[in-house]
Amino acid sequence: MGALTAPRCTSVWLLKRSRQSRVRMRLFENYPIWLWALRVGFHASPWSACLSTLLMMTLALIPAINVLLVRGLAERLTSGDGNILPLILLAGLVFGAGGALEQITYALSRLHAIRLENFVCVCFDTRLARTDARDYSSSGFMRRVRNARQSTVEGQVSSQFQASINIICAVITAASLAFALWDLSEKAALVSLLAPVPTVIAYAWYGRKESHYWPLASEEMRRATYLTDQIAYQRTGSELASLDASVEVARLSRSHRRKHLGIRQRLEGMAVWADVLSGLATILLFCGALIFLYQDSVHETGAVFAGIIGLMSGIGAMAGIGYQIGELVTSIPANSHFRQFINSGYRDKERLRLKNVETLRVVDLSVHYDALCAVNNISMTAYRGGVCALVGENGSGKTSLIKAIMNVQDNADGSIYLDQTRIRLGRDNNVSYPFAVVQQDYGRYEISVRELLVLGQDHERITDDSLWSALTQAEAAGFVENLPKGLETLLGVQWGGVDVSGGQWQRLALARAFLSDAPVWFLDEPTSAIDAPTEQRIFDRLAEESKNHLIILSSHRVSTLRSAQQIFLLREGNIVESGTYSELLAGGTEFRRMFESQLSGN
Ligand SMILES: Nc1ncnc2c1ncn2[C@@H]1O[C@H](COP(=O)(O)OP(=O)(O)OP(=O)(O)O)[C@@H](O)[C@H]1O
Repeated sequence: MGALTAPRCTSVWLLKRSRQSRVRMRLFENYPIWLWALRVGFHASPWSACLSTLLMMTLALIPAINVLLVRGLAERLTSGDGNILPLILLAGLVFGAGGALEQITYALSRLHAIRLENFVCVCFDTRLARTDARDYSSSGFMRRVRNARQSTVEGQVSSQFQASINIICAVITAASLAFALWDLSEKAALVSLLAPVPTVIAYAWYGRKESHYWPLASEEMRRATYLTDQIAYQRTGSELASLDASVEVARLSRSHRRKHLGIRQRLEGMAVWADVLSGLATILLFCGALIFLYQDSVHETGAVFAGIIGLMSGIGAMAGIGYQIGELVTSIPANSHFRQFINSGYRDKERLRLKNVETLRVVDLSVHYDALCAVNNISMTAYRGGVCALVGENGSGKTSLIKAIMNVQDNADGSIYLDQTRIRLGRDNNVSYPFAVVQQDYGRYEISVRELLVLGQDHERITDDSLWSALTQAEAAGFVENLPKGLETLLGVQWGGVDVSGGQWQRLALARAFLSDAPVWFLDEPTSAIDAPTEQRIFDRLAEESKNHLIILSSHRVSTLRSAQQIFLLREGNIVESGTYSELLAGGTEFRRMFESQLSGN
């Protein structure tokens, strides 16, 4: 079996509308970001995007229509043409319907923004769901995730979509107004066409500043939000409150917010200057257009009025262009990070189908964290039929070794053999095999008991009987029976559910392992929060299960090692002793020295 290399992905499969229907969408990697936002906006909800854009473009033509209507009316009135009723009716319709059309357009745009924001969140979740476990150990990857998330949290894609459409509409307004004024005064038409230019120049300058300062500001904001979350979330919040440390955490959060505020204020100051200068230049241009209009059409009073009305409504229609350019520019950094993340390659894993594994052989396995060698060229073999235990002091490399064997450790090198099947470890190898795991820092997911237990399981195989049997093996059936809604009880008080004790959370994590039919189980200190008598019963069951599954566990408690078939003692990433429990208890061993106090206490 050859190692699989992941090609750089330029597209991503996105979940759309239902689980069954998947749509492939290219998220234009090389396009300007505003064009990309438009593409995503039209893809996310074509009908609301098309309808709201069409209405906005219609509104953008109103200043030019005003010029033509007023001029037509004036001409007919001065020439004494009696048939002006159709023009008056049309003018009434345009002036009267304008307000209502604006309201409808606004409502449709809001609806589209909601749909687009939802779509963006689904894209983000879908890409995250395809992330390899190894990527989570990279700080660079986690930074990319946080940056991309900013875009979803702040609805930046929909802001950019809306701003792009508004700017296009402002250009339509300027162009159509110039067209309508052309007959009256060519100079006035040209000058009105130039009206948006100062704003564009000012915000191009502001955009450069924004993209420089944005990463600094958002990093400060994320750190502040992280700290606020610690006092807002139940588990960390209650710990900090009981430590009387919430004030300190709030102070740290406030200091990051202050730095964020400082950067934002500086940016907003620049935006104000951009607004003032471009606003002054725009006023001068419109005044120039009015003067040219007056000079060129001095003998046509109606034409002058038509031009003035057109220019006034043009100013109104283009007044927000500075703000819109600001919105567009502001959202560029967040959306660039988002697009980069969504388009970044993910590794599709080849999943081996293994029913039984008799031996798991580790050959020359190393794990490095930069300069630190956490696991140093270890070779060992674990067998089915008895638990294989890894012991050692804190930091000796047990967790790193287990994660490397699971092939979820990015910086691992070496091979493992599941019977005869070789898996080459390391970044380029995208092979996974079925295993159950209870991690040292297992997740306390605040979902229902049933949802928690079936995470990562083959749902079709799971029945209520199998759930209760797994709960019984993990000594969790008793307390789950007593929960208000049994298996359907929502865990954690955050969403109005029921909180359970630390040991009970761990029993639920263990029940998930007992539910699994995977041939290999990894249990990293699986009973660290469980009381001694219960722990003993669980280990008796694990010893029984080791006949059907190859079990590798790590532990700090000597009482859990008695039933182990093999024990490997690690120190500084090396196996320094191995043997059975009784062999390692022989005098003079490091194992004996390490567990001396526990042994004398027993
Ligand atoms: N993500 C990481 N980045 C840098 N160093 C790490 C990382 N994870 C672990 N280490 C280091 O690798 C070494 C081995 O850590 P590991 O977690 O494997 O030890 P352990 O034996 O499982 O410890 P414990 O008994 O406390 O769980 C330690 O020195 C640790 O500081």
